[in-house]
Amino acid sequence: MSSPTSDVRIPIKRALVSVYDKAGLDDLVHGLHQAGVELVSTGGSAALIESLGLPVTKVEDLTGFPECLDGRVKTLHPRVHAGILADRRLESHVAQLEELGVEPFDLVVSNLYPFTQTVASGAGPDECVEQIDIGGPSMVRAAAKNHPSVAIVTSPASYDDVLAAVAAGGFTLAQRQRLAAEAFVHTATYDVHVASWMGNVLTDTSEGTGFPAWMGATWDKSAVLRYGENPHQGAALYSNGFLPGGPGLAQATQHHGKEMSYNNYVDADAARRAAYDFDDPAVAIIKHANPCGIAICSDDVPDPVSVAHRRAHECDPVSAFGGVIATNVPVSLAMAEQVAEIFTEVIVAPGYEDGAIEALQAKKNIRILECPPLARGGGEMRAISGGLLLQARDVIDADVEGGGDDPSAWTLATGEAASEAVLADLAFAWRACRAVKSNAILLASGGASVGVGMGQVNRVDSCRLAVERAGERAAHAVAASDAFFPFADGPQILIDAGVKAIVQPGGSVRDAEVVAACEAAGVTMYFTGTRHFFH
Ligand SMILES: NC(=O)c1ncn([C@@H]2O[C@H](COP(=O)(O)O)[C@@H](O)[C@H]2O)c1NC=O
Repeated sequence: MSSPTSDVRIPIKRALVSVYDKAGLDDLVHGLHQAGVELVSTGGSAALIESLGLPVTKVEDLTGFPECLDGRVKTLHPRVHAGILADRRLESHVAQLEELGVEPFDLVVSNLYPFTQTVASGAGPDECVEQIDIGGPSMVRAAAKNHPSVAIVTSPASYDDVLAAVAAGGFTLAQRQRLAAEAFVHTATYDVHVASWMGNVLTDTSEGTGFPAWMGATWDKSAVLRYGENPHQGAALYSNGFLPGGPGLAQATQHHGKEMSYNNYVDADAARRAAYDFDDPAVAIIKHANPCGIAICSDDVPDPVSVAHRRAHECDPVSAFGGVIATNVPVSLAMAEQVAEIFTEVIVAPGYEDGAIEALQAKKNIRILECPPLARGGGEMRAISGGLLLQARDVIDADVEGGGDDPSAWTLATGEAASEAVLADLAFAWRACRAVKSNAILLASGGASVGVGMGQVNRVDSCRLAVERAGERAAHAVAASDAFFPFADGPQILIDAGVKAIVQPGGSVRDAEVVAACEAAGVTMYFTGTRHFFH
């Protein structure tokens, strides 16, 4: 068998057209007809071609067999598939086609039934199953396999290229290889969607665990980034083709600023995770995936998001320099003016009020991103060598075991029951410390963090860090710890700094010592019963 070189063109004389998405089809078939290409086509596609007054051979006239079973069988016929699959580099294949009276196709144009859209519309099982295309993928895969002889086109976006190729004497081998690769992505993506629906919706392969027996994903490259975590590491952004929860950060619209970097994405993701944890307007400022300020402000206050931003920034202005900011509500003009005063790498929000983008643009390099809200719940994945870990996201709503962030479900371990205002601060701190990595200690006052200890391999160092960052503010603050205190030394640091109330899961074998330290100091301590590690 002779291997054609990559620039050898195969003229396009005969095309098979069978498309569900008929966008751009009229221009394509007009162009093909004008170039003398013979058109063979299936039911609806053939009807459209005929309606344009162009000659077309119906597939059923080619096969001598009617399209039947409501379209389940149209192109599944040797006259079609032999015409697509004959490897015309082989004399034996060419001879067999002649013997069988089959004419080969040079071009197949096909795209598939809208299975994903049908599922998304909430259609019932039978309707979804009916949209599982069988003949289309068979043709597409056949043509893609036989790319040395046939060109396969699955996207209307390629129709201009088809007409250009026809005029140039056909596609080159290199072009056909590229089209074949796209075609296999088209059918593979389709099958991932079908298999996922079959295993998760039509039947539960998780056997009640919530973790299916198989998971498929499709990732489309959306950008090659300047570099990865460090300049010597290459990196790219891939967009998830599934998006069951709607578009996310990878699909954000960038209104302004330098190209997003790998670290910008990591931090912006952490910032969104923190900001969307609250019902009130919230602002999170992140550095190296950890918060250097989180604050909320009630809707009763004018321009709450600018208040929340000011207070989040005040937590640790030194660290907030070069930070990444996320909000869970649109950025107001006043907030934008505040941010424009501070060196900020990225701001990401669900929207921007009038004038806010313009005010932010005062800083040439700030990356301004707009992105739909982040849903709570769902799952999160982490790659490990040889596999990945999948877990349910850490939610804290009042109905989770242990009462989540509802203080009325907490246990008062010692001290006086906290006032409503102190309880509100404890609930805020408890929720906010979940955005802090590794031995989280978060001091809060008035709905804002005032000192955060993170990234330590023991809890006592996190207490020191949080207290040091809070300074004098510790004396008016409450504290939250994401996991129990194994010894009384950590709480003692908080107590010595003047913290008046502490919330933590409890459950240490030395709880009694921890409680005794608080009791001796007259500090209130609540146990929640739930832990919120975040690594
Ligand atoms: N069953 C078959 O033989 C078959 N052959 C082609 N199709 C699909 O029918 C659609 C085009 O149909 P029409 O030209 O009738 O609008 C395409 O999406 C194509 O993928 C088929 N349909 C589904 O399996």
